[in-house]
Parts: sequence; structure tokens; C-alpha cells
Amino acid sequence: MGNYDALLVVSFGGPEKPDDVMPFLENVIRGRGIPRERLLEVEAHYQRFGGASPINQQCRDLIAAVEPTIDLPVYWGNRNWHPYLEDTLRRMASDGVRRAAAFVTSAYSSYSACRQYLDDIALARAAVEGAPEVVKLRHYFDHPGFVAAMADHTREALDRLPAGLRDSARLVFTAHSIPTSMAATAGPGGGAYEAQLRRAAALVTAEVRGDGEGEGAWDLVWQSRSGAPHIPWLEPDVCDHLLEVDAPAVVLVPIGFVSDHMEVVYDLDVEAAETAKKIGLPLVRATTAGTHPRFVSMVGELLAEPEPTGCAATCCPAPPRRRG
Ligand SMILES: CC1=C(CCC(=O)O)c2cc3nc(cc4[nH]c(cc5[nH]c(cc1n2)c(C)c5CCC(=O)O)c(CCC(=O)O)c4C)C(CCC(=O)O)=C3C
Ligand SMILES: [Fe+2]
Repeated sequence: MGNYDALLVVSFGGPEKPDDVMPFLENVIRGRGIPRERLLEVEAHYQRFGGASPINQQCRDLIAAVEPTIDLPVYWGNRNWHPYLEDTLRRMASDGVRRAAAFVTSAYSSYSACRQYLDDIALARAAVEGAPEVVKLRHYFDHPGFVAAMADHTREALDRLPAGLRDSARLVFTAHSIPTSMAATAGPGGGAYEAQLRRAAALVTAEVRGDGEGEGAWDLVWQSRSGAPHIPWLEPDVCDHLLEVDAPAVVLVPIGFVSDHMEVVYDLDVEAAETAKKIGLPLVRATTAGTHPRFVSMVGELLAEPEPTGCAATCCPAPPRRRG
């Protein structure tokens, strides 16, 4: 069992009002070679929702649900927006926290989903005198709590389809696309991001359909591609896939995320939904793990596991930085 005196929830962060949007986006893309047009497009997605991402409130909700189930104080720090990790670590230090477990709101390997959070924690610790030690909890894509929450939500989504389509509807799992070069170096042996997503999709399908190990039962596709057009990212995109899929109905399951944040409510509920409507394809979207009781209890179970040994220093290396 881990020897911790606090839980630190680490997340992506998001804007909470219109004026926050551009400074938030500048934080996200600093040095990452994202074209200006893409940035303005994404700004419009946020402004369409009043300049607020749902992600911060979703973190507050998760913390409120987890706090009563564990006997540690819970702190929260983000990569890209308030409350910033550095400010939170400063508060933890002044509260006398010595050793915290970090629960990151991302279940997978890869630079963007894992290493970048480790780097952010290290940078924030370096800036804070007396900062607590921070032990990142393990990847939980295959944890029974995460799988049960996603399976429940997939069943709920299926129930929103007309009864006659439920058995034949295709389960289409989605995750954030990443550059193929990043995918190739994810995890100790490479390829871990996609392999873990495939494993999670198979486990969820097995719970929902009784047989998920056969990959024929589901698809894994990608969403939210960013970056310059000449750099290859994981494909196919979810919208292209919907145009081709050979099924009478589709359930989108955003297995790559743990809350219904902007990439989910815009890229799936607006863009993918429009695509499906255009071609008359019945489409429903499963909610993410959010505050599902099994996802909430999973956090306590992770804290009770033997302390993770941590990632090898060489896995999930950072992509070369560009001037942003
Ligand atoms: C793997 C992965 C996850 C899952 C793991 C995890 O959850 O952490 C994730 C989550 C998220 N991504 C998010 C938002 C954005 N991601 C961007 C850009 C990028 N994402 C990337 C990857 C991922 N991203 C990559 C390789 C880039 C290119 C730039 C770079 O190399 O870093 C951009 C820039 C604009 C654009 O889209 O081009 C934005 C605004 C939000 C917040 C949503 C909200 O506000 O509600 C969340 C949770
Ligand atoms: Fe992203």
C-alpha cells in the first residue's frame, strides 16, 4: 500500500470565460507548431460554448465524489489553466504535505497522455521550495472500475437507440489522435497508446456484448486531430469513419477520455453528430467515466495498490519542440 499524505488530481485545465480562451490556447500549444488557423478554429469551438470548457467543473465534481471515499486531503492542479500545478504544490508545501499520489485524468501512455504530465509535475516541483514528492498512480485503462463505468455508459447509450438497432449497432471507440511518431514511441516498447486503447475497447465490448476479444466487434478511430497537415497523425478520423461504416447504427464511445470535456462535446456531439445526420446514420454517444461510482471507487483502489515503480525515463519521449 502506498505511503501518501495527500492525493493530487492532475488535469489538463480549460478556460472558464471568453477572455480565458486565447491565453489558455497559447499555453497548450507553446512551442508545438500548431498552425494559427487551427488555433482560431478551436477558439471558435470554445466561444460557441460561452468561452468555457466543462473540464474544470468536471474535475471539481470528481474531487467532490472521491474525497469522502478516501482518508487523504485532495488537491487539484492543472497543466494549462488555473489552478496551476505550481500554485497547488506551493499550497501543499505550506500545508505540510510531504508525499502525494498523483491521479492524472488520462488513463494511457504516450507523451501527451503521460510523460507531459510527469514533466509538468517536475517543472512545478522545481519551482516550489519544499514541494512534496509526487508519485504518479499507474495507467488505469484496464482497471475494472474504468471498464465497468464505460461499459455501463455504453449500455445506457445503446438503450437510447430504437430497440431494433441495439444488437446490430456498431461500437466505435474514439480517442485523441496523436502524431504517428508519438504513437510509435509510446510506452517502453513503443505503440503503447494504441495498444492500451485497443485493450480497453475489447474489455468494454466484452462486458457489453459478452464477447469483445474478437476485434471484429468494434472499431477504434481518432478525433481532434491538430498539428500541421503535412505531419502524419493517427487515422482514420471519426467523421471519415462514419461515412464508411457498414452498420445500421453507431454508438460512439470516447474511451480515450475520462470526462465530457470540449473535445467530446464539440468534436463528437457537434461535428460527428452532424456528419451522421447528413447521411441518415442513427448515432448515439456514450458518456465518459465522469463520476460513475465505479470510476470514483477506482481512485481509492489505486491508492491502496503497492506503489507504482514509475515510467522508465526513456519511454514516451517529448517530440522535438518548434517555435510556436
Ligand atoms: C493524447 C491527448 C489527450 C488525452 C489525454 C489527456 O486527457 O490529457 C488530450 C486531451 C485534451 N486535449 C485538450 C485540448 C487541446 N489539445 C490540443 C492539442 C493537442 N492535444 C494532443 C493530444 C491529447 N490531448 C496533441 C498531441 C495536441 C497537439 C499539440 C501538442 O503536442 O500538445 C489543443 C490545441 C488546439 C488544437 O486542438 O489544435 C487543445 C485546445 C483537452 C481540454 C478539453 C477542454 O478544454 O475541455 C484535453 C482533455
Ligand atoms: Fe489535446
